[in-house]
Amino acid sequence: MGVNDRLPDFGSGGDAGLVGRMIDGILLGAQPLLVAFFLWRALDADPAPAALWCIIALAGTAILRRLLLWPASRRLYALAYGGGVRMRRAILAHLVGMPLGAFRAIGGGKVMQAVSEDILWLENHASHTRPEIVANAAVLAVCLVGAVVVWPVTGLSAIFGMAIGLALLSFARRRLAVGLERRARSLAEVSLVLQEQAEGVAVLRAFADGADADGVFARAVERLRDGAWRGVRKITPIAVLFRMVIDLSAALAIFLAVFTFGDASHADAARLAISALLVVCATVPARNFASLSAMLELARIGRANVRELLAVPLTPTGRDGSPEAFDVHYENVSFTHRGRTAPALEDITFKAAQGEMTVLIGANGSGKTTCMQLLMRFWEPDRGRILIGGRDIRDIDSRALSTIIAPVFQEALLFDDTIGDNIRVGRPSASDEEVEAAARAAAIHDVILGFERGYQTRVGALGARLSGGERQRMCIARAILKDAPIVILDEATSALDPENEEAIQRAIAALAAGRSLFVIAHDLASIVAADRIVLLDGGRIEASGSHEALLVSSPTYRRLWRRSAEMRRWKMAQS
Ligand SMILES: Nc1ncnc2c1ncn2[C@@H]1O[C@H](COP(=O)(O)OP(=O)(O)OP(=O)(O)O)[C@@H](O)[C@H]1O
Repeated sequence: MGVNDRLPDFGSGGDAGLVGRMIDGILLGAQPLLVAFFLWRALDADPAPAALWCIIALAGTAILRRLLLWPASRRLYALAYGGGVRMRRAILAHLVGMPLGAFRAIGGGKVMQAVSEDILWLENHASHTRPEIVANAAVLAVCLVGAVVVWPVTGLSAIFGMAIGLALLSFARRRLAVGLERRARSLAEVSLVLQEQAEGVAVLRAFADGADADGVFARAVERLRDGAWRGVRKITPIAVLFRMVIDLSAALAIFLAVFTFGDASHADAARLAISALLVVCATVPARNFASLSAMLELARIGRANVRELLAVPLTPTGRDGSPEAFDVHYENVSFTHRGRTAPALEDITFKAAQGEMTVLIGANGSGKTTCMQLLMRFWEPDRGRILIGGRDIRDIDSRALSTIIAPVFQEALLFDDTIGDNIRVGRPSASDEEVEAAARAAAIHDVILGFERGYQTRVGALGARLSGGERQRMCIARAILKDAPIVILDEATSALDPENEEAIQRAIAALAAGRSLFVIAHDLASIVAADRIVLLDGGRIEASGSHEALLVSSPTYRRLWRRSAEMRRWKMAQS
């Protein structure tokens, strides 16, 4: 499927709404023609009936226009907003299927820019810019054709002059595009910095008094201003020149007509005046093309950005369904992160039997998270393979793979939605009773009932209304609800109070029951019961085995164990 097939459309060019706007333009252009016609009649006959008919005709076209405009606009806005929804959904679906590495390379700012600003310009294009172009072109055409018919010299010279102006505008589009593209890039940068700063507002307040006078955000905003200003400086002279050419072409057309008038009759003088009126009327829609071409360019940039996002290849998915067994086997897996020289993992080989608990330990940066990310196919190994139930994970359909693995990350990701719906992310079809059972098992039910609106309470952006420990238990409840045979748990590093810790341990025990559990452990005390401990050092397996076996065989493990025991004693003394 090509990129164009994936790019949702905003309705075809020949849509009824556009036809409506075209007829509206023709009627608008016909109004000066009607005035001209009745003026003409008034010269030869009794002016009173001509004036009356003129008013009736003008009122008639005005009413007809209103009657047409209403359904046409409704149709166009429905198309625009419908297209916007489809496009935003397509982007989200694509992001979900994209390798995490590719997503990070694009950057969150660009994604936010695409779903907000870029799609807004595309919606605006469908509801406003394109219909306005059609309507203005219709007015322009009617006025100029009328001018040619009434007095060819005026009409033809106006067409010639305005064509030069429009050619100039299309020639200047490249300059316009450069300025607007720079502005779009700066805007993406500003939204990324704003997001980072909004999330880290507490840090900002503590360290920079929240002002960020010379900080990253201020610099990004200044770059946006400079980019926009540079664009304006490039565009303004062209826009001014274009409007001047349009106005001058009308003036020149009238001048030429008068110049070639010779000794024609009074009737001819009236025709000339009417053609001059029509040419002046034509300058109004012609001038509008300056701002419309800027909007056209913004929509083009928006479309190109969305297309670029949708062109990122998805993680190739296998054809096999879910495996029947859930033992996990790493076979000589090596992997280096993009942009790094040292491998994050080197020749990793170990087996995690079904239903057992495997714990990964090691110093910061030793490769624990990367090891688990490879299991979820966030990245692809450079060498080696990972098997689940004897099947290479690359051969398993990506949806099937995601249903058999439930991750609980350290940064508990909650959406600004109700508590119930945040848990239901684990299994969208779950009933209220099932959500509540999962919350009970994760030792979070009582906390939820402590809120006035219980499960209907909104958690706030990123779960701001919950504590760190509560957020993590929410995520454990989500994983329990998912009921996947393989669970990955990235243990929290932050110091939890004993009560919270006890609740989390209960939640983890509920989560582990009957499942293959992988734990990225930071505190060794909780892992004594593990079936297998894998000790990583600089991306390599230094030792693996049970707690007792490692105490005997691995000096590094003994050292880590002693340090962890000291930390524990210190924490207990503190509390
Ligand atoms: N997205 C990334 N891009 C580049 N390098 C990365 C990326 N993620 C991790 N790394 C690097 O890969 C190595 C292993 O990192 P990883 O996060 O897997 O270690 P970890 O053992 O989980 O660390 P921690 O205990 O601090 O969470 C580190 O050197 C890290 O800097």
